[in-house]
Amino acid sequence: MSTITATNRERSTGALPLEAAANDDQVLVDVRGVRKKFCRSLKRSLWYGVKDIAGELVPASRPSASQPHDSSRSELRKDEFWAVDGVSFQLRRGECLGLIGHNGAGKTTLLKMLNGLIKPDGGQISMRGRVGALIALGAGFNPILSGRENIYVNAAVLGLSKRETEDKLDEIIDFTEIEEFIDSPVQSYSSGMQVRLGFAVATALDPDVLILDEVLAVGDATFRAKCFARIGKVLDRAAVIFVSHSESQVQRICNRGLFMSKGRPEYLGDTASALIAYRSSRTGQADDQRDWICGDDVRNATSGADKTHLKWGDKLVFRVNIVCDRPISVSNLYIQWHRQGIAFMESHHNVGLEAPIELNAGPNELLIESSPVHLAEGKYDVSFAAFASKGKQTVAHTYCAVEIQVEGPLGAGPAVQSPCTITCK
Ligand SMILES: Nc1ncnc2c1ncn2[C@@H]1O[C@H](COP(=O)(O)OP(=O)(O)OP(=O)(O)O)[C@@H](O)[C@H]1O
Repeated sequence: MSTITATNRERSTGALPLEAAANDDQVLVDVRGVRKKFCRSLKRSLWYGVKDIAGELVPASRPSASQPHDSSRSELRKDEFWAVDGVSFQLRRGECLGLIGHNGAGKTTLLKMLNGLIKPDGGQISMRGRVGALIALGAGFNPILSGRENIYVNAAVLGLSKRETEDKLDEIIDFTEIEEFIDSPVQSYSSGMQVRLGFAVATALDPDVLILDEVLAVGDATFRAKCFARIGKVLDRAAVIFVSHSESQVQRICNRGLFMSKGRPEYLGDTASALIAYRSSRTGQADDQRDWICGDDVRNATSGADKTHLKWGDKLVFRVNIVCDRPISVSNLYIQWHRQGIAFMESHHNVGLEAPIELNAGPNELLIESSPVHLAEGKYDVSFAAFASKGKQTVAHTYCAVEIQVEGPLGAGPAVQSPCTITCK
């Protein structure tokens, strides 16, 4: 386990109590009272930097108690502010933490500390095992080296031998789908290509901890769907920390949420509640639409092979968990089928024709069954949405949540569109 320790004493968050001591093997990330300060003035920041380094190198130049100015002090000097202030959490194997917050909340700074790119000014970080990270576009790549060379360099940094890297090389290049450019310098790659390479490398090298910062915002819908499937696989053996401004993405893959505001951890708990806290803070008051989607279990409910593989004429059955903060009547349900990012078939449950679905305050489980699916053979991504107030209010929405393999009698080819109804049990 690697440990990044700040120079000052550990500090509890105050807002959120520390979890139980991390002596269990499954804890891969243990973060305790981590803080990081920055300076708004570049000139001053350089001056503070020189003073701090001098203070560390030459004990005699360390300020005395009457001149308290070492960088790890909890007091802020002129123009300094806490970019991250007292964050604590633990992550176990199989857990995915969604890090949410407004611009400048300190999410990226926290990830950079977790990845060892910058040193905390307070608190302690312990990471167990291999850390795969995709924090900024192009970060970790040498722009003048080719994609292939960068794969070798990254793998070596993560401790893989040349042989191990060669074993994974084809899989990584296949995943990127940019084989024809793999020997071109990375500086000539588009942002989408850089994300493809970065994501493929970070996830293919068997990380124990995977750190992803806002990366899935770049890249097309088909690639995003592929990334989600890959994250699902990584989660079987790793802990994932995922930063995104997309609530549906966070909802889709995270089972825990940390809402940060101005560097402070405002809420740590289940994803749904963290998103509610985030939403409420955005409007400055409780969101009157916050009985929208709160949690979904589509990924888990369809992980069985019988459900992710459909034969021609099979029904799609899946389970959605929606947590509401008050009772609500769902008026419309949609299942949308996508192929290569294009939505082409929708299934409806329309309350105009059928009874509304009454959801209670708290967790609700819907078992949704489509009519028989008549689609050509191929892979499809399925999205789900539930609306109230005749479609005016979104209760639940999850984009490309499940990948379904349809074994059709027609072979690969254009999909056969057929109207489809949903029944809810
Ligand atoms: N190297 C730096 N020097 C000074 N200030 C910095 C530095 N890096 C980040 N900051 C500041 O720290 C604060 C937190 O930045 P950070 O990038 O962590 O926020 P974020 O939550 O990731 O934001 P976003 O959602 O916009 O990506 C911001 O006010 C930012 O301006």
